[in-house]
Amino acid sequence: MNQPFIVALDFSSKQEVNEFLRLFSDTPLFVKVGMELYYQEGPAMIEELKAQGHRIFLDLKLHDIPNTVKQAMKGLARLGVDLVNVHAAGGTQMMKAALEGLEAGTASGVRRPMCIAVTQLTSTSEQMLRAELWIAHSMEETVVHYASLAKESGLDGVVCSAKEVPLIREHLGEAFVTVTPGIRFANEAKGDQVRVVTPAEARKLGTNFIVIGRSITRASDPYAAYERLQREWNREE
Ligand SMILES: O=C(O)c1cc(=O)[nH]c(=O)n1[C@@H]1O[C@H](COP(=O)(O)O)[C@@H](O)[C@H]1O
Repeated sequence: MNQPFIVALDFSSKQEVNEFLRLFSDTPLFVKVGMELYYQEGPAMIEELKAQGHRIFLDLKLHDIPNTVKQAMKGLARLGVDLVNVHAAGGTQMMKAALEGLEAGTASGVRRPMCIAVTQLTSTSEQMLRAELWIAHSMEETVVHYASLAKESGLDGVVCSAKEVPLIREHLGEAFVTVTPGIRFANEAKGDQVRVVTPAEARKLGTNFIVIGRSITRASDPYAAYERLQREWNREE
């Protein structure tokens, strides 16, 4: 997985997805299918994207009792996607069950999908963490703690803000994968995101993968926006 950009296909129909991908002349991308698209188009969308050669992050953020997550993951593994996720807040038993389900659902001789855990959503602020969610630790401490639980459970990595990547590296090592949404070009509106960085900052902070949605999908010229992303990522400082 050496492609560092994951494009969030946050559309509500297959038709919109195909119109968007056509702008890329059907070049294989690393795409993310989240709740908005999957709940409308279901497994057939995954089949279609796979047939077009795209790598797929199926982002359904599972968070339930261990047995339910295990059985759900068994089904998701059969779709043959590359990456899936859970909420670390579900705890270690749930995360271990997720892996068991993935292993049970993966055909023999095939590598199971990578599984990562959301530490704290990039839309959560330090203030919200304490005042609303009643988590009496800083954002950084909370993210590192949740990431440690994910690692202890055998997961491959985490979703966090790129701001937290250096700490994750320090505490959990270089091999633990970091997938970081909350990416905006300089001077772009944050919208509902809070812990935001630019593509160049994300690279400097050492993330493995960035997830980018609206900055590309809602741009007036999505292909030009993707080229800008590649330029900014590759620019030597
Ligand atoms: O798991 C995710 O992908 C995710 C976790 C998180 O903490 N924050 C976050 O924004 N995401 C997803 O990343 C994408 C970000 O989209 P944009 O804000 O449009 O770039 C959305 O599809 C979110 O569902």
